[in-house]
Amino acid sequence: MYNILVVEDTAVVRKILAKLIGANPFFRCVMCKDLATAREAMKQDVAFLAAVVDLNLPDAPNGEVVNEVLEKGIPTVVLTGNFSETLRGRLLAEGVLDYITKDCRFAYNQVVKVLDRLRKNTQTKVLVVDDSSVSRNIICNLLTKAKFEVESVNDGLEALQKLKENPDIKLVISDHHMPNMDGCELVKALREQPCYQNLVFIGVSSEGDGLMSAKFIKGGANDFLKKPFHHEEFYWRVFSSLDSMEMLETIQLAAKLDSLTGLFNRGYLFEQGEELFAKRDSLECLSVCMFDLDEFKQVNDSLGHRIGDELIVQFAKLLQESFSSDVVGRYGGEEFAVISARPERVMRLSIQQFMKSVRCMLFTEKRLAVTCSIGVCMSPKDGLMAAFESADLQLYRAKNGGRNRIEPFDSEVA
Ligand SMILES: Nc1nc2c(ncn2[C@@H]2O[C@H](COP(=O)(O)OP(=O)(O)OP(=O)(O)O)[C@@H](O)[C@H]2O)c(=O)[nH]1
Repeated sequence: MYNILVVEDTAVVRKILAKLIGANPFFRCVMCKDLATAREAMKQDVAFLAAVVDLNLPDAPNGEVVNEVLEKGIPTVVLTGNFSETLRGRLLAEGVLDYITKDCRFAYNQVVKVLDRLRKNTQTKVLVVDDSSVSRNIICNLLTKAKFEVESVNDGLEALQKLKENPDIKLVISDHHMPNMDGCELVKALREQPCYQNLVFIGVSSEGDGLMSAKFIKGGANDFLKKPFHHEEFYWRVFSSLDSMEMLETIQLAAKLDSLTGLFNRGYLFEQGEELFAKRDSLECLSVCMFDLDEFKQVNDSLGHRIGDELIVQFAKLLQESFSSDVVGRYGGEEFAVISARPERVMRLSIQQFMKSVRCMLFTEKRLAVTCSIGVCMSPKDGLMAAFESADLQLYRAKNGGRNRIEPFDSEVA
């Protein structure tokens, strides 16, 4: 939970902010109506992610609150009815993160957007690449103030090493002119590797005649900044590049998942399966299992598709929990698949345990007792597709054998 300090004397504005900021499950608002209450709040043992402050308070009519909040190292967003270009410039230069005027309802959404960006920044690692310690420190300080986790190195070669050691770095901000490997060479080297396709890369250089920015962007950079830059421009270029990448990642993830159950969809299941099969020489074992709910059509026909959907979702959840270390996906309809690299004996026990859980559980709000049939292919000799065909054949045998069976295990026992 992140605490947000709100200093605002108008009750209705406080109410709007409490509602909008409070709608974010990660935020808790600490509301203050004047500077005196804000001072009290800052004296408490509470860490604030950020502050949203009004400039005109009953006991501080000239924006005195800003310096007091900034002095405590709290990122500050000014929300004011007073639009003055000079004041805006002065406050931004003093280190205010954003200056938003209450001139329309979107202003409040903008406040929430900035706060959420700061929250995400706390979990975002950034690498600054620059051989000039002055320039490196300026960029690192700006990033630290915006709550990023910051690493820094001197040149492109060091950057490659640092990225290898820290695969969780999401953003690189790199100068161009550096010894060993320059910024443009660095971005090109990174984009040649599939694992760095989603890394956000922003080039910076004092050479900003257009050719340099083109060189960076053509090499694969997401954006370019000419030095010296205003810190507001810096922040918003960084924030908007990260926002775009997060949006792309959300779309990429959605393309891999089944929208009803959240399990891998069929396409991604095969992709993950092929990756496991490609490593089969180094794996102790491989198995493919198919799971199919029995007489599922009857559930739809008698209780409706909503209950049918609920059953599929709950069955998928149980499957995911039971095979949490394996690749689990929805094969289609009421059919699911698990691809595992666990030892045969362990996997066999897991499948049998899962079957017991299904038999014990009552599904959906209708408390339905259901069964499923399972087809297993252990240690396949050929590729993934052949393994799926073999598991499917076993599933067919389980259905023909009366359903509620695991094949070939149940035939082996008999
Ligand atoms: N509610 C719901 N139904 C689905 C979904 N996908 C497929 N179905 C239905 O699932 C039913 C599958 O029926 P069948 O293939 O006859 O299988 P079954 O009734 O389970 O019979 P057996 O597999 O032989 O035990 C069909 O009626 C499909 O319309 C879904 O996402 N939601």
